[in-house]
Amino acid sequence: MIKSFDEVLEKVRSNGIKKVAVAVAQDEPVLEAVYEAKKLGIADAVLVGDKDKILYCAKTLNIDVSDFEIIHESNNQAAALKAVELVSSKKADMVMKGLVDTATFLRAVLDKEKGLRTGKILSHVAVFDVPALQRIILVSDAAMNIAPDLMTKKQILENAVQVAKAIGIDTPKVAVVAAVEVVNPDMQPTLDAAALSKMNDRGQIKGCIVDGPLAIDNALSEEAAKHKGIVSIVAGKSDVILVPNIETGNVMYKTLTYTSNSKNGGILSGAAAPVILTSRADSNESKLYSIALASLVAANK
Ligand SMILES: CCCC(=O)SCCNC(=O)CCNC(=O)[C@H](O)C(C)(C)COP(=O)(O)OP(=O)(O)OC[C@H]1O[C@@H](n2cnc3c(N)ncnc32)[C@H](O)[C@@H]1OP(=O)(O)O
Repeated sequence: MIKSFDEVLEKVRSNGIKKVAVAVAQDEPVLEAVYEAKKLGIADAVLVGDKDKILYCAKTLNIDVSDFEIIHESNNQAAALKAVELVSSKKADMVMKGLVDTATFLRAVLDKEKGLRTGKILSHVAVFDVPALQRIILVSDAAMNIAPDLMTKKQILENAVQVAKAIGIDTPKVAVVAAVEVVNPDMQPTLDAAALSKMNDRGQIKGCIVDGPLAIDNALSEEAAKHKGIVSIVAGKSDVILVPNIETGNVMYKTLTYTSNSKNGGILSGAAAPVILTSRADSNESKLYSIALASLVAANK
């Protein structure tokens, strides 16, 4: 089982070089990440975006991008679609979000003709290496599905489990979180959590152990679970945190990013090819880890 992002970087070096199509590449952290990925022998890149701005960013960073193919497209929507199309037409292996808002990027990924649909739900999986927890946790969905219903949550859960398995967690423990750890009919997330847990008991969700509802304290801390008298294999040992909606996931993602000294990467799961999706404000390091994560998951499909 992989215990840190440094191990992810090490492992994917043997997977061979993948070509990343970057959507709206005029962004310093993105350029630094793809430059570093190339240096490490993980990935090459096609930079789609405003060529003058891309070259200006590269000059500011003092990095040489002359080895990368640049496709000039100054319109963000068109650049996102072009980058996605490079992947769906197999001219690149994975697509990465650059300096473009998430909804525009995701609409290109979902494009009926040129996109990366599979007929399944696509969802975002964030992987955090949190020093205080001394383990890797996955958080889903912080970025794509806004207010998933029960069956969408089931697919989001299964997508996250697939990523967990790719990083070597054979039977991931999934905590379906809510505001409380008891079923309250006035709180829909607690009802969905209980249903997902029972679906797992009855074999409708396989390959993982699901428990919920759990509040985030007892999902993450054994001590908190013990204190509240919760007896559960998942409590305090969760690998995957399934959040009830995008607000919860996004707040958790950004709180962990800015306060926990953690390392993180983010990708979409369920698409026809790897999709690298981080926040525009995330560091170049996080973008590099996301490229490595995408490569690892692709190799395990
Ligand atoms: C974590 C760090 C990064 C961030 O901080 S991200 C910030 C927050 N995220 C966002 O702002 C994006 C949130 N999501 C959205 O805006 C929207 O759901 C999204 C993905 C753009 C799609 O919205 P719309 O374009 O309005 O489309 P829609 O809901 O009417 O659906 C259009 C077609 O796409 C399909 N679709 C939508 N979401 C899907 C999914 N998750 N998996 C698979 N298919 C999906 C949907 O079924 C529909 O298909 P069809 O056209 O009926 O065949």
